[in-house]
Amino acid sequence: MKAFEAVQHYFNSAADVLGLSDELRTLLATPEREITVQLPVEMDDGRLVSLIGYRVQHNRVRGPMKGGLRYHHEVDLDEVRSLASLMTWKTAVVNIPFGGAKGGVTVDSRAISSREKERITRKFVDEIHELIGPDKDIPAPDMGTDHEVMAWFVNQYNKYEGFNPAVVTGKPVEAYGIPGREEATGRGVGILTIKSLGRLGYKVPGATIAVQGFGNVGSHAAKFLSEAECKVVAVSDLSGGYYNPEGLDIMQVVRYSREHGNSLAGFPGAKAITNDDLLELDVVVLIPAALGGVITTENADRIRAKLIVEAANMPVRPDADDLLAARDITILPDVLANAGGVTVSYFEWAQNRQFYQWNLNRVRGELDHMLSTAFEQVWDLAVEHKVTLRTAAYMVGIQRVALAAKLAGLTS
Ligand SMILES: NC(=O)c1ccc[n+]([C@@H]2O[C@H](COP(=O)([O-])OP(=O)(O)OC[C@H]3O[C@@H](n4cnc5c(N)ncnc54)[C@H](O)[C@@H]3O)[C@@H](O)[C@H]2O)c1
Repeated sequence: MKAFEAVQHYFNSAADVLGLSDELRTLLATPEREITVQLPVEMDDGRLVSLIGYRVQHNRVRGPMKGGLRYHHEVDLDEVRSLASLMTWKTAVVNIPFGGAKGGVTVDSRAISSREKERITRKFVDEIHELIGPDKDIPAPDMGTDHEVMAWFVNQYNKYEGFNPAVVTGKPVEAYGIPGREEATGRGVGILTIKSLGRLGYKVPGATIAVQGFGNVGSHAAKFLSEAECKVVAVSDLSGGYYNPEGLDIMQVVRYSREHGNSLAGFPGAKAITNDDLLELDVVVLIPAALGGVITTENADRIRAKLIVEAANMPVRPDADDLLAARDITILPDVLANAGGVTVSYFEWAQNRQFYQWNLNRVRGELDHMLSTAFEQVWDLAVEHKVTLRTAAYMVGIQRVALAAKLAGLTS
């Protein structure tokens, strides 16, 4: 099943419970606009290479479209389309006034220099600046892009459209960014893991946790949860997994990673395991925070966690989702679990429109409030309709987008 088909599968499961008409399904599922652009870029050695960039604008009925910009060698139109539609449901689940979009350039971000990355970014803006903007479509960082890329993006956009930092979020704090954006997704994962443990009747102190991926999201989630006295027993990154049944000292892991070029390779004080082993550990909570598609029909039977919190986008394949549900393993779905990032992006956009800098306490307080509200709504709906949390989350999102489409006169 390809990526967009997978999102459609979840969309249709929720649409069935809601009894949505075929006409409305087609309206809500179809992207509004798909842009493919050619990016001829000069590399440092003088070669001219022609890259392909995408921006899919899925739905704008609830507000300007919002979604990251990914630089990765596996980026293609289907992946961008799936992630754009996921953003429509995610922004609606947490009830921020945005639609959904996503962008990407097919390039290996680790194989290009910083100057090459800058030229790719500026060329991409050259091609799409008329189609984006603070009231139209607001990109943000994703895999392979960061606050530096966003600063180049704004600078290039301003040359065409005039000064307007609200055109992207995830900017450096010193250049119209917001404090707390970097930690936001991982912090949100932590907040919602604790709430889920409470609803499932587990004690938070001592709850065992395994985290796959120790980048931005995984490291901040692990830090938040260890500060809440959970026992983080395993972490991993591209170099492999590190397991200590007594619990890892997460600040030591963070320091080690920082001092070793963002790699955990050779981390002492823990048993080396594989990324596959980590997924199958006997823990209360499993947090996949690296890649999509890591839990499949191949390994679903061997998953021993009681709760899976989807920090990454689509880490569980749809057919594995059914197997896990049949085994009563609770999944907190990506559209809710990792929505902390886009929520603080919304605060950044609002801050830019007000030209008033928010402080960290305000960001954290409002993030907690918005995620907690969404969590309670989704959990209660799941209980009421006896459906999974994923179906309930899609139901919340779809209902909000459908109502907005109706009020706008787009459907009867
Ligand atoms: N950053 C955000 O705000 C945000 C928001 C929503 C969703 N997400 C999703 O969360 C996931 C992680 O994002 P991030 O921002 O932390 O990325 P990142 O690049 O900062 O970190 C990714 C981590 O995963 C590890 N990794 C990469 N390939 C791996 C593999 N094959 N096996 C195991 N580990 C591997 C890397 O070593 C790194 O530790 C992605 O799926 C992303 O789409 C991120």
